[in-house]
Amino acid sequence: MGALVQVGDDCGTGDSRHVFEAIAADLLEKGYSIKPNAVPTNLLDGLWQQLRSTPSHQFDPAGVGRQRAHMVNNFIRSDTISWIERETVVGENWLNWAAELQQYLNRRLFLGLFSFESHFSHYAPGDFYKKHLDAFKGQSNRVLSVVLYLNPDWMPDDGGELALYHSDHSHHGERSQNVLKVTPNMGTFVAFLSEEFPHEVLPAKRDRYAIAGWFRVNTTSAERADPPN
Ligand SMILES: O=C(O)CCC(=O)C(=O)O
Ligand SMILES: [Fe+2]
Repeated sequence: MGALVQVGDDCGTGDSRHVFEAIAADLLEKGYSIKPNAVPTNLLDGLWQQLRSTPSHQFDPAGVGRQRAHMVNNFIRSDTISWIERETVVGENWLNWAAELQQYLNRRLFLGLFSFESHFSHYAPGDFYKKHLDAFKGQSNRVLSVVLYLNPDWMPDDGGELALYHSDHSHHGERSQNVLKVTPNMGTFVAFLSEEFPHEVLPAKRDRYAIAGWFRVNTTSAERADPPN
């Protein structure tokens, strides 16, 4: 053996297709997707290295920073963030991977996703992000939220889960609210429709790292033009 040559998979091109399809199928069926190993290992390692080498003074209090977060409601959070740009090879690879996911979801689900933005986030022990929506209907062009966790060796009692609230329709037509708790394990990737799923970051006992990102649709009009990011 040994003759197998992998071509151009630095950022997951090629072998990410089955993962993209699984995410698309989940979104279609449930509106959210949770995948433990969605991102190629070399990309995940690169993101982890970059995160570790980013000094804490390059993390800004969330919602203050560069005003790109564009949160749409009162919310309470205590994390700090650092936006991911194409300036580094890793940033470039991550944004390319997101662009491929965007293209796949657009073809498969006709979502019309137009741009993507994302940042590293750091929740120090005890930090939280209270229950919120990333977008409200008609008020924002954020349509799909994603989170990628970067915490090796997370223990069950470390806390820091993402609580994702979703309503179920019972046989009798009543709606009930269920909560799904996602452990922020290294490499776990979550995607959900921004307007549909209230969610919350529970406090953790140790430092908790993640990437949070949003795909937007284009709402260009005569009065307002969205940059393609
Ligand atoms: O880190 C997480 O689990 C989610 C973060 C979040 O909800 C956000 O940044 O809007
Ligand atoms: Fe959020």
